[in-house]
Amino acid sequence: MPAHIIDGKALAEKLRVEIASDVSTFVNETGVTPHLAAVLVGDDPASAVYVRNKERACANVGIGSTLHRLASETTQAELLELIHQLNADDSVHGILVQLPLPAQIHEKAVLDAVSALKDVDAFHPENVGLIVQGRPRFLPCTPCGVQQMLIHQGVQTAGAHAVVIGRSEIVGKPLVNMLMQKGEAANATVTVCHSRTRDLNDITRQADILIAAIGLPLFVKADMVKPGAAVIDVGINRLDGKLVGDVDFDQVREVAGAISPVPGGVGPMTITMLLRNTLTAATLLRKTS
Ligand SMILES: NC(=O)C1=CN([C@@H]2O[C@H](COP(=O)(O)OP(=O)(O)OC[C@H]3O[C@@H](n4cnc5c(N)ncnc54)[C@H](OP(=O)(O)O)[C@@H]3O)[C@@H](O)[C@H]2O)C=CC1
Ligand SMILES: Nc1nc(=O)c2c([nH]1)NC[C@@H]1CN(c3ccc(C(=O)N[C@@H](CCC(=O)O)C(=O)O)cc3)C=[N+]21
Ligand SMILES: [Mg+2]
Repeated sequence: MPAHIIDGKALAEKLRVEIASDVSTFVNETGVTPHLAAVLVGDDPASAVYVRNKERACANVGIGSTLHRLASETTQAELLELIHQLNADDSVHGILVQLPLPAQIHEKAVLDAVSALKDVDAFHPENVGLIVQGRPRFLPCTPCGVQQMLIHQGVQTAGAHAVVIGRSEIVGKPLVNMLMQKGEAANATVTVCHSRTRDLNDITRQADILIAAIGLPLFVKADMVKPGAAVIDVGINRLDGKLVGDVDFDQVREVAGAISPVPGGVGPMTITMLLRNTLTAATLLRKTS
């Protein structure tokens, strides 16, 4: 029997109705419209998709947004100058710097410069520390979106073996941390795999929950998946002009118990969590000002 398809798009839409209502309550109570500033340097294809979709998503739930589009030759000093301006701007509640940044820019230096209270991606060391300690301020957008999909699909994470392929600061590392915490959509036994992992297939075949965040189109094949496993595909790749994930959907769906598609899976959930975090940031800034 082919796998159940986990419809991230439908779940994202449903959650956005609640967020729109919370935004409207916030605006009525405070007279302030939550506002997200996004910074895009250069032209990464996955970032382009993200930018396009999130601008529209913000508008649909009543969140303001501004996109700062900078040339790929932008210097680190120029980028830092913009971040400082956004930090100081009281009308901006959330700041998102699109990754990857061009090679001449030191990513950590830029991400550290974003005010921890406006850090809707949860990249700031203080926010990462809070996540690791199990008391998050902002929930990392993609990992949290993945957790929501597991909850919605009724996938038991407690005691399950979750295998994450990828250890990036944006997806793999925070997700691994969240899955091992106590609490909902967590309590899993977690294995982290990466490019130096030996015998990858032997490990992935043990996964009750397999999450691919690699950035290689159609990398996960049917023989890497345990029959009945839940497979979550985080990848956003362009292949022959089409958007595809890190999982070979057509063959893995014949083996898995449940699988998320690309497009229509994790991507829309990431945006939904970003909307939620922007509202959280607006709420926090009012409390601290
Ligand atoms: N849907 C969404 O909302 C989002 C999607 N994405 C997409 O997810 C994918 C991953 O993104 P991101 O985490 O930023 O990517 P990175 O390139 O930062 O990290 C990729 C990870 O995969 C590992 N890896 C690479 N090759 C292999 C291999 N052959 N076997 C095992 N592991 C391997 C790397 O290992 P090592 O550490 O050793 O290099 C690394 O840890 C991309 O397609 C990206 O576009 C990203 C963010 C959000
Ligand atoms: N600081 C930072 N934070 C990020 O979260 C971040 C980033 N940088 N850089 C780029 C990646 C990629 N990413 C996507 C999010 C949603 C879709 C998305 O909406 N996907 C739709 C696309 C639908 C379509 O337009 O075809 C889907 O998968 O259904 C895609 C990609 C976030 N990223
Ligand atoms: Mg770089």
